[in-house]
Amino acid sequence: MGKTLTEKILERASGRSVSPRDVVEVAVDIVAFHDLTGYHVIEVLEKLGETRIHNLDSLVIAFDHLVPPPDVRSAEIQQNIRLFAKRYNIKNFHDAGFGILHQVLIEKYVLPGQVVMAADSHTTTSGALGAFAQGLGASDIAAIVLTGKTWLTVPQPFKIRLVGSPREWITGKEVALEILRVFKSDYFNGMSIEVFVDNPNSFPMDYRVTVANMGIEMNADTLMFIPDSVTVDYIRSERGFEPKIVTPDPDAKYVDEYTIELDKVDFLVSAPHSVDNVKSVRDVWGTEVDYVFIGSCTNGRLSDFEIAAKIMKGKKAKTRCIAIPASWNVFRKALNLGYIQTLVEAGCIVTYGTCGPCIGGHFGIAAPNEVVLSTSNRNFVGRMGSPQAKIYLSGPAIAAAAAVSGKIVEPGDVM
Ligand SMILES: CC(C)[C@H](C(=O)O)[C@@H](O)C(=O)O
Ligand code: SF4
Repeated sequence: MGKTLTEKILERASGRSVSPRDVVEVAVDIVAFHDLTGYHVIEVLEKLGETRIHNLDSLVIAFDHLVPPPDVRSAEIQQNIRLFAKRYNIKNFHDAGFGILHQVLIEKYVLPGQVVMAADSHTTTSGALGAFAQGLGASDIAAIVLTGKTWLTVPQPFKIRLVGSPREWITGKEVALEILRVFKSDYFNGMSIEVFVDNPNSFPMDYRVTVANMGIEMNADTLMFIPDSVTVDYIRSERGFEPKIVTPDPDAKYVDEYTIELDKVDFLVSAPHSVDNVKSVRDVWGTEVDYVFIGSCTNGRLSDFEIAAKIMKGKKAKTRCIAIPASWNVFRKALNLGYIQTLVEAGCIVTYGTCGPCIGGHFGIAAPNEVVLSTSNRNFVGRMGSPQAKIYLSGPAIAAAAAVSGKIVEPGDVM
């Protein structure tokens, strides 16, 4: 019988044949952590008294949650990890300002068919490249740093097919929200979602990264796009070489499948206070917004800033607006293409490479009773600051339209 992508990757990584629900030990190709969880990873390593790292080349560290450090404690956490990286001569260490870990992994490290484990739930992001990627707790990650291995339960594979092409301004975020609208946020527990794109060019890499990022909001163990020409082109253009790709067999068996017709996907938002409280923009049309955030590992890529700049060009923001490209690489490209200038002239505060407001850490905390429109992935009570704030989640077009109109509207309403 044919094999799914999940089975192919986990068979290679475990060196045995696997079936859904098997518990297997797998070799991990990339293990990673950031500043906030890295602190705990290092604490566990120190408690164990271990000094040997299994494979220095496979370990990636990037600072993002506490960038730039908002207080002495955060500065100290980063200082500790910096010393750790120096002590072990960790070459894949990215200090403040390089980018959000998941973006850095996509840009520089992950390859199709790999097993990627990082101390952050949005590690599923790397599934955009066809890698089996999962978030784990800090102690599990510490164990991988030492042994190069972990154990997991083989998830049940679920197939999603994307057919046709999305309408103008409809991106990966609307597709992720469409999946959450239909299945809610607990359906995919214990499953790996494998996404097949019928016409690769209809769904560019940036869109795939957003959908994979939100795999964890669907409660999936992992969400992988079947590698295709878009995957190969992306790695060639970012890293200058052509990767080998792994794909499922044509007769692979899935527990179920679901098809999304991209041209029918609507403008959607997650209304307060859960990601699967998905509504059509028409149903919340005119809701007044105080603060717009464009960024995060969900929607901090070049196409997000291209869309925001196209919509905001020549206009002034009517809300507070904070815009944060997910990495230095994205920021630099957006700068060269004039998107940053457009956003700055519209009155946005722009910086790069930090989680900042996404997690209510710093750099733009929501006040009580404020209405926030964010392109990030979580809107539970208190996520971005005050527990009395109301957070809507959307794609970049709805966010930019809200920034220039002060309301939740469709992009066509402000063009
Ligand atoms: C702080 C970190 C552990 C957390 C995660 O795991 O996702 C954060 O990145 C988030 O988005 O809530
Ligand atoms: S940008 Fe937000 S969702 Fe992504 S890793 Fe940072 S805090 Fe988590």
